[in-house]
Amino acid sequence: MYRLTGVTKTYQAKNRTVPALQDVDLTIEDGDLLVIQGPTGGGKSTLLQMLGGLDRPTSGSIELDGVDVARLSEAKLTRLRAERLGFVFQSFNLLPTLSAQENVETALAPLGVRAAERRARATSALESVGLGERAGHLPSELSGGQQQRVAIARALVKEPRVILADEPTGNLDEETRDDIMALLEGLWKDRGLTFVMVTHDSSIARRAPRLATLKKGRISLRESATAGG
Ligand SMILES: Nc1ncnc2c1ncn2[C@@H]1O[C@H](COP(=O)(O)OP(=O)(O)OP(=O)(O)O)[C@@H](O)[C@H]1O
Repeated sequence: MYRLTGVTKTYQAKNRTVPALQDVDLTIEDGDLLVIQGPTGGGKSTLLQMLGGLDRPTSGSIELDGVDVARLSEAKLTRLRAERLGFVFQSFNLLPTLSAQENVETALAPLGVRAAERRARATSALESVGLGERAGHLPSELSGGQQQRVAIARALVKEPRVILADEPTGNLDEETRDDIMALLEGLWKDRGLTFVMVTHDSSIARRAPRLATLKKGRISLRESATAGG
């Protein structure tokens, strides 16, 4: 589980100090689905970067299972990200010269997984997102929704406990958006993942068990006893 205490992040821009997060307290239990919403510039991406150990807070602590991520060395952070955190981005971030299969396998390379096992696990991850037949295709030969499925398979293949998604449907048309949301929600339910997602998609926000709103770096939380089913 995550426990954030007094997390503040300020950026230094020219002569100005930009407060991106202000005194954020937040607990995310294992298996939670937390949706983060809010106006542009509210601090959503910054919060996700803190949870992913992609950047460090200016003050405050970010504990993941009792370890303060903000105080880990760069090497330990890299290992933590590689082993335990799956990332999904709006822009898919696939390598254009690699096939879907190879893109998924890249997630296992830093973990020292042997080639045969890498292949088998990537194949199975692609099957789990409905892309088993497209494993040999390059990203340019796939639709936006299919490319996002590859990116989701790449996040899943290392069997992380946590998935962090930053507007995963932001670049997709409406119909594809619904398909990808349904896929992500299904994976969350089936695998017991901890799932934190920034999204403007109001239908998922309505269904989300927990909704955080970030405005000017300040967080407010809505918990729902009835949502999620
Ligand atoms: N690297 C940076 N340097 C300076 N300021 C930054 C940097 N990154 C973010 N900011 C500022 O921090 C604030 C929060 O940005 P953040 O990207 O977290 O917001 P957001 O809610 O994700 O916005 P959006 O919905 O537009 O993606 C904004 O005022 C932004 O301009």
